Amino acid sequence: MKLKELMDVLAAAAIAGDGDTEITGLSCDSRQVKAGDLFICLPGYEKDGHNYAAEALERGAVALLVNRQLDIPVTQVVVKDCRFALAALADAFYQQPSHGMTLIGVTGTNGKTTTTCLIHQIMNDHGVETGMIGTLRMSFGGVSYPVSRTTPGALELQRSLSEMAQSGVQLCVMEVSSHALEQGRVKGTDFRTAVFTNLTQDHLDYHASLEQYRAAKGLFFSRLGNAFSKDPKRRKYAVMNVDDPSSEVYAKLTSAEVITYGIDREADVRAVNISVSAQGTFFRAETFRGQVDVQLKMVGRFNVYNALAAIAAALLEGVPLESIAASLMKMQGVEGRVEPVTEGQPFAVIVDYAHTPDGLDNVLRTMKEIAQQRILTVFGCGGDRDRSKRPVMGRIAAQWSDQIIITSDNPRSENPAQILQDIEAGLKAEGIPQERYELIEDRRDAIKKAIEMASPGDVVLIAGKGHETYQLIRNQVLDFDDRIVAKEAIRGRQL
Ligand SMILES: CC(=O)N[C@H]1[C@@H](OP(=O)(O)OP(=O)(O)OC[C@H]2O[C@@H](n3ccc(=O)[nH]c3=O)[C@H](O)[C@@H]2O)O[C@H](CO)[C@@H](O)[C@@H]1O[C@H](C)C(=O)N[C@@H](C)C(=O)N[C@H](CCC(=O)O)C(=O)O
Ligand SMILES: Nc1ncnc2c1ncn2[C@@H]1O[C@H](COP(=O)(O)OP(=O)(O)OP(=O)(O)O)[C@@H](O)[C@H]1O
Ligand SMILES: N[C@H](CCC[C@H](N)C(=O)O)C(=O)O
Ligand SMILES: [Mg+2]
Repeated sequence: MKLKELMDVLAAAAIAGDGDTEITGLSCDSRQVKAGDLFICLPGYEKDGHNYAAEALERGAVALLVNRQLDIPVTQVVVKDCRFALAALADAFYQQPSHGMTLIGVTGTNGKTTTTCLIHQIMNDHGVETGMIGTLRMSFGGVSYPVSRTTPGALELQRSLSEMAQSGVQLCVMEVSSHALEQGRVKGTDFRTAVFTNLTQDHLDYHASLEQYRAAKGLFFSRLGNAFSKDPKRRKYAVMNVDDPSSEVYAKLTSAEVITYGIDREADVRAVNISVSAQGTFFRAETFRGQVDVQLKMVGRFNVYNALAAIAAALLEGVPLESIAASLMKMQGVEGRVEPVTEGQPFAVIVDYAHTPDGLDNVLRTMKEIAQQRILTVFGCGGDRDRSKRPVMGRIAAQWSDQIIITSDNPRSENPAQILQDIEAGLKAEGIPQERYELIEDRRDAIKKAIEMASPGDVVLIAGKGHETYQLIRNQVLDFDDRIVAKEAIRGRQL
């Protein structure tokens, strides 16, 4: 494609040089440039892509997209906003893949992965060729691909959607993080349905305040587009958790039709008669398409919310309520989310991905419902992430647990001992006595200790890392899987 044809989508872009330059690819990372690429220079949070222009040209880039003209003899396109240009060009280069399929996005602090997996299962069972993008993986056509982030960058996203479209995917369900919204990773992507799970504290390292975090997620709903179309395929839906106060704010921002779900308040899709046990969770769903009883294998009242969101999104795709219920009932659960570790021991060991105050509160309330005896909690907090959530999570752990072992999550570049102390501050502030908690920096030792302490009927909750198979300590990526470590500890104890 000629550069000037590609630039058709940007009204105010100025080409300095040869507009007939042939562009065969796009890249915004000099380390991945291929011959014939247009290199898009992004001013980032850590680096400035303009500083890598020369390297990109050495690797074969034939033109640059910049926000200030560089003193390099090569064709350059000057724009005001390189991130906007990236999203628009990626969409155009890959021929608007989101327009040719149905796209459902899920945003919120907690429950995105779970809800996404539920929708994926329901749609596939219904015979719709469905792709998925999220924290766990990207998958389509029966193949899974590893991912490095919850929501890919604009370029990777449009490329992936284009591959999906070519392989016959009809619907894609994906997680949309607040970082992605803020950075325009999904800008211009044509979503049919935007699902909101909940908004509670997280990522206050990245967003300046909870208000700004709320606003970032609001972008998903304000950008959703117009609900009013004679063509049912072009209508837009915002599926909102009516029990979360942010829904009211988002409902005002969107021109999509709002479909509500919830437990405590009147809703289009509402759960009644909820009962939670160690074996699963029962509820009756009352919906705008009738009622149905659902027995989930997944444990926890919060999973009722995830299931309701999935029911609403699937009903909007025309899936019959009975089929939705059948799919939900056969779901074994999502890896690393309230996942039991069983090695024949007389106490429960649960691995869960709770890494926010609200996530931890929810999973611990669930543990309270299923524990016959004590709750022993092992958890930590990630480094280079929201520091203000650490003491709050300490307090929440103490509220519900009999015994706590504070340990490392992914310390990243931070001093692990300091993170443990930040969590401990929350316990000290509550006057929690020393006998109820200890600090064990090494996560393996911490898990081992909790399992050695457990008695019949107890629950050991290992929170924060869920499905992760690594631990990030300083600049090292170490093999680490809570489920494997827990199994080893149980076997060690039985010997
Ligand atoms: C804060 C943040 O989200 N940063 C992301 C962002 O970085 P950035 O745009 O600031 O990039 P940068 O590193 O400053 O570099 C600027 C530009 O120079 C380029 N560059 C850089 C170095 C080089 O040698 N050559 C080169 O061309 C880069 O490719 C980039 O285009 O774009 C990069 C690539 O496009 C991402 O890798 C990076 O994610 C970082 C690693 C990250 O940790 N992000 C997390 C916080 C994140 O996004 N998390 C959410 C989930 C949150 C949730 O739980 O809800 C997610 O969606 O995964
Ligand atoms: N609807 C919910 N409300 C509150 N907590 C939840 C909910 N669903 C899941 N959780 C808790 O949050 C944890 C993470 O769930 P999940 O992976 O589905 O969320 P996520 O939003 O995808 O997280 P991430 O932002 O890391 O991608 C779970 O392990 C559970 O402890
Ligand atoms: N998507 C979340 C995941 C956190 C998982 C936790 N194990 C950690 O490393 O902090 C984040 O990047 O903040
Ligand atoms: Mg996720």
